[in-house]
Amino acid sequence: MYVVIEGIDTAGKSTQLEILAKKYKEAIFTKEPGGTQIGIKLRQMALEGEAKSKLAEMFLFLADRAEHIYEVILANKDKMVISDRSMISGIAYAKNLSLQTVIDLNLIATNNTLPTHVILLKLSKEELQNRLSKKEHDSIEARGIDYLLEIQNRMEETIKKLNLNYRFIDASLSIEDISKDIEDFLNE
Ligand SMILES: Nc1ncnc2c1ncn2[C@@H]1O[C@H](COP(=O)(O)OP(=O)(O)O)[C@@H](O)[C@H]1O
Ligand SMILES: Cc1cn([C@H]2C[C@H](O)[C@@H](COP(=O)(O)OP(=O)(O)O)O2)c(=O)[nH]c1=O
Repeated sequence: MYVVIEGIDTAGKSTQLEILAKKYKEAIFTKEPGGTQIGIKLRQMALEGEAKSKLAEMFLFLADRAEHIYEVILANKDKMVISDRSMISGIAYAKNLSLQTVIDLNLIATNNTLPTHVILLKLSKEELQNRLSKKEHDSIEARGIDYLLEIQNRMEETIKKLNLNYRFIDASLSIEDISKDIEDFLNE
């Protein structure tokens, strides 16, 4: 079982992952970017905005993803793996290229490995504004509210286009209601 928690920045992914870690003690918890040794370096390069080229930035995330799939996902095929972000973020955030082109690049990076369960936490504009106002931004988050909402739409489109097994959840529900909905989905 390869479960991914998706959503734009501040959607509540870390909050839900903490709860999942208590419920699924046998599961392997991982993340993109930064789920491997090389990934830690690639994450730093990508998030500190060192790349001047958007294409170079995307390839940093793709390199991270290729290593992560190989070292963590494929190496633990028979276990439950729960990941903070995935190729869905990779496709959605690389919005300078067409959706189909980025999907193709990501399928190369992941060796066509797709998540078995996708949870997308969806924020309204008001709630996103409210949460971002309380937080320090990295260089990607600093790109703004409309930018992030566009990414959220691309996430939704990507999930549908790839025909994945998904659950979309309103991220402004209570933490407990969201966690219950996630558990129901994983137990289906
Ligand atoms: N369901 C929720 N309702 C209200 N606030 C939430 C909820 N889930 C998370 N938060 C708060 O929103 C902020 C971002 O949550 P976080 O889990 O760090 O998001 P992400 O990992 O997706 O960036 C944190 O301050 C967190 O406490
Ligand atoms: C996985 C991935 C993330 N990102 C972005 C989304 C986030 O803004 C950032 C890192 O995500 P994240 O680790 O969720 O950040 P934090 O722990 O600080 O909340 O990288 C991409 O642009 N492309 C990608 O392929």
